[in-house]
Amino acid sequence: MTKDAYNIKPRRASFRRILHPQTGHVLDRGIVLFFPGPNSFTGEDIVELHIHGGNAVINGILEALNELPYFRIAEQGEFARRAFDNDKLDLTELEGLADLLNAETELQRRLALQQAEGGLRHVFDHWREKIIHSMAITEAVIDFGEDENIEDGALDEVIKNIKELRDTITQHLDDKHVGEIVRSGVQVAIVGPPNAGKSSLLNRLAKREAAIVSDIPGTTRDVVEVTLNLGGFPVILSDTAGLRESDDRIEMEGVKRAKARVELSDIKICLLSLSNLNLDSESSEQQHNVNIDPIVRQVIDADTYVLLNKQDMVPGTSSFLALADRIERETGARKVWSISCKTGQGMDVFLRDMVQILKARFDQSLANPALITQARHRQHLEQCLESLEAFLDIPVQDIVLGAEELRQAANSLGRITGRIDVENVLDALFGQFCIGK
Ligand SMILES: Nc1nc2c(ncn2[C@@H]2O[C@H](COP(=O)(O)OP(=O)(O)OP(=O)(O)O)[C@@H](O)[C@H]2O)c(=O)[nH]1
Ligand SMILES: [K+]
Ligand SMILES: [Mg+2]
Repeated sequence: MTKDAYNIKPRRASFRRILHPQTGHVLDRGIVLFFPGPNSFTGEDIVELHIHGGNAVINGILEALNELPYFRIAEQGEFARRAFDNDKLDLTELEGLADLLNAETELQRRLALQQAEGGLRHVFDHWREKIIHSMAITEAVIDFGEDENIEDGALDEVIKNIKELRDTITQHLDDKHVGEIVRSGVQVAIVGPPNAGKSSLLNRLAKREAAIVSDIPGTTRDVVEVTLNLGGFPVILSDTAGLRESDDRIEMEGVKRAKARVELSDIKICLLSLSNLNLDSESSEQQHNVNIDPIVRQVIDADTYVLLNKQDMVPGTSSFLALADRIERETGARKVWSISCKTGQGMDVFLRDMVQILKARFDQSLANPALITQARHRQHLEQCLESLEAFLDIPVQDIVLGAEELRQAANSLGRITGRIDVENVLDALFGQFCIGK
């Protein structure tokens, strides 16, 4: 019997008994959905059975389906693969779908969904069409010269359009890598002198004992990473070895790794211990510098946030405020907080400010619906831009070379979306000029 006999309407949920085709046994009662191609996920006819989740029901139904000719279990990712082959999804949408399955935070989900729904595809396809259009005109000029079939100044128009596109793509690439950072997590590194409480801070934020804490300076050697969700932002927080000169080869290797991690990170947090800073009134006079070891001072710059830890060990806050002010002035650090990893003092304010800092840095760019999320996109876009620049540098008499650059530019975009098809050029060409006369 065909599906019509069961009165299953396309895209409508039908509640049915599900029977074994040979034995006629009732296997389950569930929802049957039919999506006729091409308006389905893969573009092919698709039937979905929504059944109860027990092993016996699932196995029974799989066994029954197995009786059908041509039936087999799908391979991993096969539906997405078919959707791609049937042009239902492009490469960026597939990537978005994969990211959606892996999204850990609200922002990652938003970004992935945007991409899965064609945010990037629309933009890149649109740019590629523009290039192909320009290429078609250029090729027509090459083949036929600027005769009566081709508008006067057609090439000037091409140059104008390519210049515009070059500017648009340049702007698009100037995104501070926000999409890539949010997709893979914001790298935040904790650095500072030994025993400042760096590992204690990491553990407190991670809410588990991820790193070893002890009163022995030089405890941490390897970089210890945890992932956090800070106000929807995925953060990869790293604890590092305390910075100091030492004769211990292993400790110095740790210091080297700490410095390398700081270089890589998007946000630096330098943790200092209030119990080691000269808080008393004599030494806090202006002529003395705050006693921060030069090896630590080196890593503090205008992008560094300073945390003064062990606030529980110093009385009052007035001396702290003056100190924070001096550290900001002396080191150029961006902002200074005081906290206690032991009592949790000051932690709320610090975390609230951190979320604001992340927002200030990323929120605006995240509003862009076509944010680049992978190095692959960036690489091809940069190549595309190079080809457009090359086209614009080529003198008009070398138009044949120019056309080749446009072809390269279109291919670079095609590589992002996974559809390099130069035959399109011919279609565009025939569509626009009456060459066939
Ligand atoms: N009183 C007090 N002690 C703290 C605080 N934070 C950390 N400590 C103590 O300071 C000592 C060093 O802490 P760690 O977290 O191991 O310091 P670290 O910066 O990771 O040290 P290294 O890995 O050796 O560089 C430990 O004995 C902690 O218990 C704090 O806020 N107040
Ligand atoms: K320690
Ligand atoms: Mg440590």
